[in-house]
Amino acid sequence: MTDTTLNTLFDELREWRDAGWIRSIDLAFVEFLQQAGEARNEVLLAAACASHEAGRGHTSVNMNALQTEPESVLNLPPENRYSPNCTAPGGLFRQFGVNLETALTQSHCVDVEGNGNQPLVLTGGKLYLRRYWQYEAFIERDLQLRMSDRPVTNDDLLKSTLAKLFGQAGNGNNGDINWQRVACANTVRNRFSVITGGPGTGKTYTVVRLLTALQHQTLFLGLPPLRVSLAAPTGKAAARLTESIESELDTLRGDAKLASLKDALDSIKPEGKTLHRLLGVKPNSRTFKHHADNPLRTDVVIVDEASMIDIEMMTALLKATPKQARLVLIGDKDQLASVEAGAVLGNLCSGADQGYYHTETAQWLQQVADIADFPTELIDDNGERRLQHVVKFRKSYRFFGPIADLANAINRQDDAAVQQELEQARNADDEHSVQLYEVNSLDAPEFTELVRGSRSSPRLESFNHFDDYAKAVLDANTDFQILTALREGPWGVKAVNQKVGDILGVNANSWYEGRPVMVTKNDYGLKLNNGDIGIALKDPEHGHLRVAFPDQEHGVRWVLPSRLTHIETVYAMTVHKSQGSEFKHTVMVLPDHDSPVLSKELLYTGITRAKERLSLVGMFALGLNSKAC
Ligand SMILES: Nc1ncnc2c1ncn2[C@@H]1O[C@H](COP(=O)(O)OP(=O)(O)OP(=O)(O)O)[C@@H](O)[C@H]1O
Repeated sequence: MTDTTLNTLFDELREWRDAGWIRSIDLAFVEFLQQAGEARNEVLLAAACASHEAGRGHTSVNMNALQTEPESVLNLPPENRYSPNCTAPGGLFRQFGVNLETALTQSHCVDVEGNGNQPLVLTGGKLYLRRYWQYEAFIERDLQLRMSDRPVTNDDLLKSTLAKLFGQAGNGNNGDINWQRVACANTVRNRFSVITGGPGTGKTYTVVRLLTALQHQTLFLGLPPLRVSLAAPTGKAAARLTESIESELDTLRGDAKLASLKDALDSIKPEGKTLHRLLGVKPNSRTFKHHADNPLRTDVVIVDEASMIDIEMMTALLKATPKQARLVLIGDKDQLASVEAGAVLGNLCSGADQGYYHTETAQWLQQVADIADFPTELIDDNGERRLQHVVKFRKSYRFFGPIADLANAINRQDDAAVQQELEQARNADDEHSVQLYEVNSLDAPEFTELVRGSRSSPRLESFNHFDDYAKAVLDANTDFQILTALREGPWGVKAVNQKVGDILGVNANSWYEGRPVMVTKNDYGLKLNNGDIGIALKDPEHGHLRVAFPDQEHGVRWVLPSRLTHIETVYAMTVHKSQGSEFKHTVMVLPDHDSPVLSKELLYTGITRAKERLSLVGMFALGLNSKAC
């Protein structure tokens, strides 16, 4: 390998950086390796790819796939960033013509045993940045420990509590298994568990019953109530969790049949926090107040919307959660993973559709959850231990009809069913909950009409207090939301916000009354979280603009625009940013070309944000079809 080719590689990587293919940090990492004495092009390029992948949410990169199909593995060139100055990665790897894995094992920058301190780790054919490998290894060890022993439970008491809470026996009237009851039993039995299910499958409904069953076990022994920590990755999701639990608790407390569980029900305090707040984030730092040496003082930690937890946050959560506590993750495994690295929930639930329960697990669940017949197709004595801790909900109580059918068809990658749903929507009247706007540009009058016709706002004169009006405006803002698959380009979030601003006759990037904004970075001083949405309003009494944000305690909190440094106008947001939220009418803008970004998880997540109505805008058929194939 000559210096000339090494220079050429760095020239090439600089071109990649300038064209936005890789980040400056990816290039800096490779320069660091070179300064540390690594001179082989193939090792340096593989390192650049591992760093680039970490930036795209992947903790490692598979060496075989990198050599055989680098463009699709790396998504290079990225969306709308073709550059005549850049050679695609396949071209570079072909030039080197060596086996990557062999080259990496010979590098002093690569650790193949996992017990050194090199910046890269190669294991199982995958190349990791050491930090991510350490997180993965820690999570694996920690969970194995949590799964290796169980809290003491009174199975007879649990069985009778579940019978009271769920009424019907484990197999419902139509023979369906009551998976909610099964999940409660399994979660009481274990120190670590996962409950996964799509929209409206009753995850929150189950949390309240689970807490009741747990508290009843404890109070029955004459012990003080368990200390419970409820959390979610975003402020919005935490607020939604609190509200749903409060309302479900009211129902249960008012149910005369549950009088014997009154003490357990009364001991539940629904107070959801963001994970950052629960762990005690230290401003401008990656560390938390609570960690292995100062764990949370809690007996049960329940985290909702767990699909948004990245590998670094999961590590922090496990470090802060006492080993004796119960840790329960709840979420929809089919949703997009976090934008940060690591699909924690997806990986934990991999295989959950097929169960893989051991006979012992199935027999215990059958007995305690009172199931007549545990489905034999879900039993496999060779199933992984982690799957004994996972329960998947298989029935929705709220999410039906064309929106759900389309989401499920995409999730199953069933092209024929996707086509059928699209065809039905194409031929349906205005009442159909899925509407198609097949336009080849957002300049199309149909898009203008959709935007103008769907935005409504409460009338100020209907309210006695300005705060009540502001609260109503904030609530109405969730009635209609545009989502985009992409950030850049004519179908990306920036262009759509600009376009909606034009349609409404405002400059979307300036301050004006009615401007909806999303916070893009946590601001601990202002107590605002990344993803919080506010609206600029002018109180006639003060006469100046202030931004109203929802507030759990006071309904509304006011912030001056000048204090908001990290915000974006949010007529449209990316599907990634929409996770954990639902909107009555969701508009999904899809590009006119297929893109690796249009994964089935992204389409499923976007579509399942729609509570009552879904409008698909763009030349979406192409994108939807190719994902469903
Ligand atoms: N077993 C059940 N019997 C009757 N109603 C139920 C049952 N399970 C859930 N529901 C109802 O279905 C609706 C959706 O339940 P819930 O909000 O708990 O679902 P979820 O999985 O948390 O939904 P999402 O993920 O969309 O927030 C609620 O109105 C709830 O009361």
